Amino acid sequence: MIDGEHYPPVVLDAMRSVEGSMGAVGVAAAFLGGTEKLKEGTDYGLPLVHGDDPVSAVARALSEHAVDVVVDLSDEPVIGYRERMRIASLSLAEGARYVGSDFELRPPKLRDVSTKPSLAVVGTGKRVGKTAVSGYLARLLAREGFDPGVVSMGRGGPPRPEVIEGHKLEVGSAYLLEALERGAHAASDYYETAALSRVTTVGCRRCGGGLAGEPFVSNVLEGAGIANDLRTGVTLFDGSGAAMPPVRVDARILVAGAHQDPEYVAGYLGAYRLMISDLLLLTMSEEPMAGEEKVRDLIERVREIRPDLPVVPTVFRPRPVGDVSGLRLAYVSTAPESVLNKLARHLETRYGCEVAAASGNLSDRRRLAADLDGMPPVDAYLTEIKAAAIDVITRRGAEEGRPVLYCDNDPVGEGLDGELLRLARGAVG
Ligand SMILES: Nc1ncnc2c1ncn2[C@@H]1O[C@H](COP(=O)(O)OP(=O)(O)OP(=O)(O)O)[C@@H](O)[C@H]1O
Ligand SMILES: O=C(O)[C@@H](COP(=O)(O)O)OP(=O)(O)O
Repeated sequence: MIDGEHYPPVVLDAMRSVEGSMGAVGVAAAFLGGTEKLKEGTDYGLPLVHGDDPVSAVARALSEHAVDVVVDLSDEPVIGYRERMRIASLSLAEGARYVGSDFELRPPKLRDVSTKPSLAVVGTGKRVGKTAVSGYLARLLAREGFDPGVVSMGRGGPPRPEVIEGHKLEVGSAYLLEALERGAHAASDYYETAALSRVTTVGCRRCGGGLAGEPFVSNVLEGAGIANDLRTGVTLFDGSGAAMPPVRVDARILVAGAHQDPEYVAGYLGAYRLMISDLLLLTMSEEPMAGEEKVRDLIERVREIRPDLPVVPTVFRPRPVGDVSGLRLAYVSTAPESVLNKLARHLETRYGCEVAAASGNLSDRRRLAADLDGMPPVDAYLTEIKAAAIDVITRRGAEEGRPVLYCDNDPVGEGLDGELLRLARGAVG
């Protein structure tokens, strides 16, 4: 990446010096713009690639040349922070490193370990709905005869990958309390998916996540190997936070919250995630999380990066697993305070229960304790399987002799099933 803001002999010297120090051979120079010190007709010794703007110049260079590393010899005012993050996204998406004087970004290593058709559900942040979508996808594919297994990874996952045969076992409160007694984080995603979707899950752990989503440490590759040996037809990999399972897959579903800062979805290395995905689900696409205008604006931002990417706006609705009709319930969740009332009313009208109390503080044990202390007497607890669902809610239910029922979040969106099945069929095909 060079520009006309630098005097040509300075650029030429720098190109030689970088080639020498990196042991690299230049294949092309993307000319990003800048006129101040430009001398028309300068021979930079490499094919020059131009674009309408700095980002498109790099995009064109990457599409016209096989490149291992993009070296940034430009600077402001030709490119700024935003352009650099877009260029980083482009480089990484093409499998190239992006190197500047004081930084280096590497594409995440996505290992080719799955011997089965595979899909991944990845996200742009925590609690944007990856697990809800993975569970929904698993149930959809099970119904359609794909015979899926799920490999989950989480920041509370097991030291060695663990298999739960959700279709054979009753993963209910007794099972989860037993896991808790063994020292497990019994609300981890693989317990959640096995219990709510009744599919075979492989639980894995990860710690840390890079800008482009590579976990610092994880046992997902081992988990993927275990999934290869299961009697399943398709493997679904579920991400964690904005971190991606470090595996190559046939298709990738990106889950982003419509309520998120658009910069986190389409800017920074959100752009990279958009570039390597095959479908974008915009969850929480309703008031008060995100109104029509916000959703529209976000889709426009996404289109600037990936005009061809199918986008499905969705909303979540709670779905109890088991019969709650006629029960007076305490509903416990991680949903924001602003939507709790709406979710409670949905449970009442759709499932015939009474939600006598609701708390959205499942991931804050101190606040949760205060909420629980202030609740009126109920017949049963209805909780998501997340955060303190087992160590606090399920344990409390057992001590009080009150049943604890579990609740999933179903994504609802026009054309959702069709898009998911299209990807699954493509993967199998
Ligand atoms: N209608 C709604 N509006 C806003 N938030 C909702 C709504 N329904 C459910 N939620 C919340 O959305 C979140 C979805 O979480 P989900 O687990 O699926 O996401 P995730 O990205 O996989 O995170 P994690 O793995 O930590 O659970 C939950 O916090 C849930 O309570
Ligand atoms: O914190 C995480 O890593 C997972 C859940 O972790 P576990 O509870 O499954 O261990 O949540 P996510 O980031 O996917 O929203």
